[in-house]
Amino acid sequence: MTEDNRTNGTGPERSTSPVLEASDVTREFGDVTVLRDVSVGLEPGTLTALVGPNGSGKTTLLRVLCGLLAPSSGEVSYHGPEVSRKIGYVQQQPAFRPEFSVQETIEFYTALVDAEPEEPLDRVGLTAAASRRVDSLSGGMTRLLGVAQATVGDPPVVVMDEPATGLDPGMRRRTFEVARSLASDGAAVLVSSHDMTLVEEYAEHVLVLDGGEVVAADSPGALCAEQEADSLWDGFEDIVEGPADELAVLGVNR
Ligand SMILES: Nc1ncnc2c1ncn2[C@@H]1O[C@H](COP(=O)(O)OP(=O)(O)OP(=O)(O)O)[C@@H](O)[C@H]1O
Repeated sequence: MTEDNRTNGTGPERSTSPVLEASDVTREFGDVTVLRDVSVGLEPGTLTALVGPNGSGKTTLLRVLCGLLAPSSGEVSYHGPEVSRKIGYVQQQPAFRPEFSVQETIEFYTALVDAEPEEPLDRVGLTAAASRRVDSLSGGMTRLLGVAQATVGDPPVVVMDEPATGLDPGMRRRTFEVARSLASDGAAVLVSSHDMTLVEEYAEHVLVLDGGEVVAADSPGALCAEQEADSLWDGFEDIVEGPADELAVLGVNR
């Protein structure tokens, strides 16, 4: 990809004040260390992408950042406004009450923070499916409902775990557009993804996780320049240890 058609190669000037910060976070499961001394900061108005091979610790890091998992050592601190919902989270496989309609589902979440249900559904293009039961949705639509619920109440931090996986190309792009527009509205947005093309196009900042460690963190353009790579995918292959097409199992072959 050339600099000309890269939407956010360098991004706007970055502020120096993260709204959510992990400092020296280590997380162990039994005797396996899945995250090792990870320090990251999420800044308001910035779309950050988290990339890394399968099993590199992305979901674990996202769950630690959201407070769903406690770090074994280190700490996560929130420095944003005191609002009723600080962090919206899209888990990798969102699950909702199957007998609820899409509308009832989103109303359940909007009632918790006194928000309107129309905007979150409209944002992800699910308005036309509002009367559908959750158990009649496709996997991709369920994921979009997950994205919609994560944006309810406009939390200052939105964390999405592979929101584009399993969606068709148009909808994959739409999830990144949603992430982009949330960041443009001022949120600190963190999206994990294996789609380097969309990451390169939409993210201002990229964190590369490999073997539970942050091995690179920069704008897509700077990462490509550092690696003398023509694309983020080429740069990524150079950055991560081992072949990118081989599964690294922490505690087994890593
Ligand atoms: N609860 C757990 N108990 C033991 N090991 C775990 C647990 N959760 C995750 N792991 C291990 O931690 C490592 C990282 O898993 P994680 O799901 O964070 O990776 P990931 O980068 O999100 O992978 P993917 O891209 O495949 O979704 C893996 O080796 C996984 O087996």
